[in-house]
Amino acid sequence: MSGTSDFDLETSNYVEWLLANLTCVSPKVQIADLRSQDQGRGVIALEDIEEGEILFSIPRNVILNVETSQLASLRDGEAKSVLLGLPQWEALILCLAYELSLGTDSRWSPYLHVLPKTSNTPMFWSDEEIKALHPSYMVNRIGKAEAEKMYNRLFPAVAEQLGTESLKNLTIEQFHIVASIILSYSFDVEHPGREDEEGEEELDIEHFEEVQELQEEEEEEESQEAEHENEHEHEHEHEHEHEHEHEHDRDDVPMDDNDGQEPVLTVLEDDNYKSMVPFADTLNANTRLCNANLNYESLQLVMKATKKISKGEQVYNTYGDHPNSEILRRYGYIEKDGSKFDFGEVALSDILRHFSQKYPFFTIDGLHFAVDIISKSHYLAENLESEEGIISDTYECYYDGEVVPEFVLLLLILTVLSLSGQEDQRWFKRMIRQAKRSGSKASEFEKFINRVILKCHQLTDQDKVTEITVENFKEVVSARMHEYAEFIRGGALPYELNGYQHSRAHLAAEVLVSEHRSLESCHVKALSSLSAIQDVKMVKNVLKRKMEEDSQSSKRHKRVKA
Ligand SMILES: C[S@@+](CC[C@H](N)C(=O)[O-])C[C@H]1O[C@@H](n2cnc3c(N)ncnc32)[C@H](O)[C@@H]1O
Repeated sequence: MSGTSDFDLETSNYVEWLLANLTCVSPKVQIADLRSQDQGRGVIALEDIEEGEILFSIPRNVILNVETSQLASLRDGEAKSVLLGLPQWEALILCLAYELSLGTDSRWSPYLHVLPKTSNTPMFWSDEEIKALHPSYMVNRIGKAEAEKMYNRLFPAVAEQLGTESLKNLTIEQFHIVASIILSYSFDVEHPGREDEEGEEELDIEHFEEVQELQEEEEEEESQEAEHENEHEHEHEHEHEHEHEHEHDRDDVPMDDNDGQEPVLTVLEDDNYKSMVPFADTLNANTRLCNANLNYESLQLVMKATKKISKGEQVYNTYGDHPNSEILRRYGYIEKDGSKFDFGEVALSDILRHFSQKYPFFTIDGLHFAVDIISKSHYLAENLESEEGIISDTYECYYDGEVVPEFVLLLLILTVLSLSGQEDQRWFKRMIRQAKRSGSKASEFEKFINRVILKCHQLTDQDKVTEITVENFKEVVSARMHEYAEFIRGGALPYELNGYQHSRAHLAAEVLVSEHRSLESCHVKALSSLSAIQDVKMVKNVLKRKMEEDSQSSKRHKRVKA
């Protein structure tokens, strides 16, 4: 039998199975062979479809997850408690691997047959092929080592606890395929009727007092300033919420390099079931052409058109607000004209390198010290929307010219610290030396940094930064852009090379072009949505205390001399 007829036969068996198991399938949609466009199967409209029309409905008992998998019923149902105690990923990997091992005995057999048997995601690339992704930071998120750790955790020990012989011999290669299917096909389906049990977050008294002290100190100072400096702006009166429309949610990233920092929820603790949803997962996706989405009802999941779909058009879902790098990492393809959500990244190490080179008195050691203090800032923990603070490994710069607010605030803080240090380098270096010696005791450096954090946060809260922060931003982003190869910077990919267009090198190059042009767009816009005040004003403000103390001690010094 030829490959083509296998493909067609699998499709028709799958369609038959769908018609027998789904509650409704609109006669206006059909599964199509889109391999000529490198899209596998997809769904197309046979007739015009109106916005809001139902395309198909999937009863909850047809989706595959811990609730419905035959694996859960092993050992008289004991296996289910083992599965419920596992993280979502691990539980669904085991359920899907088990159903696949059952072959035609699985109730999902015709569906399982149309799932991919190979993957083009970087998880399956050779080291040489991965090199083509340099200098993208996505290479740190491929997660091969984490997947291998997961495999060793599950097999054979957990498989034995579940009471299944067939899973005990699952090879690492088979495991990678099952995991990649889940990465690119699964949905997080909320439990119908699970209560939201989250209580109010308790306020940490010790931290609360520290933050209050800082704010009181600030208020006192501001009232004094109001008396003396009428022109001074009252920065913290503005309660403007800093919003960013590109909330990049990485919570559901599987096998991510979590380093055990965040607790991973078990299926029982989570509000969702990670699930395989037949037919919903036959829809391809496009960040710009999305015209359908899945609605979660108590008894069924309903796919509806979100806009008019004309006869012959493809029905596209959305897989999330992902840039090309993440689309490649999870799904093994790229959007040729760039994803709507493309971004390039600047690493914390890029930022620190820039500051240590431009302001040599602010040594890498000192910068790491500062970063550590910023990451532990109670003020930021209490006042930022994100609980994660502003220190992260990388910062996103989006194609529309926006950057994550954490990046802006960090640059502003480091700029103000550097310029303050420039005013009195001996004092600055002494503070760093003392901080190193003081261990866990609050040092002068720590106090000063906390003051700078507060002032800088008040400024960014009003959508303001300083002029030199903008300059530093442009320099950091420009240095990052220069890490990309010249042909990527030019944006012209060598399409004329035979076979290049479909090669992994081509996918990698498309990701790099997406990242580079996002960085470029941010570089050109250069934080233009923010207004920039003069640095001297900000530095004077943060150094006010120090200057007062300096002048008092010099008066004392003069008196002693006299
Ligand atoms: C949820 S499945 C969609 C159905 C899939 N095409 C199939 O044949 O089973 C996700 C996979 O479809 C492919 N895909 C989805 N959208 C695509 C697109 N816009 N371009 C190319 N491939 C796409 C990728 O291989 C991805 O991993």
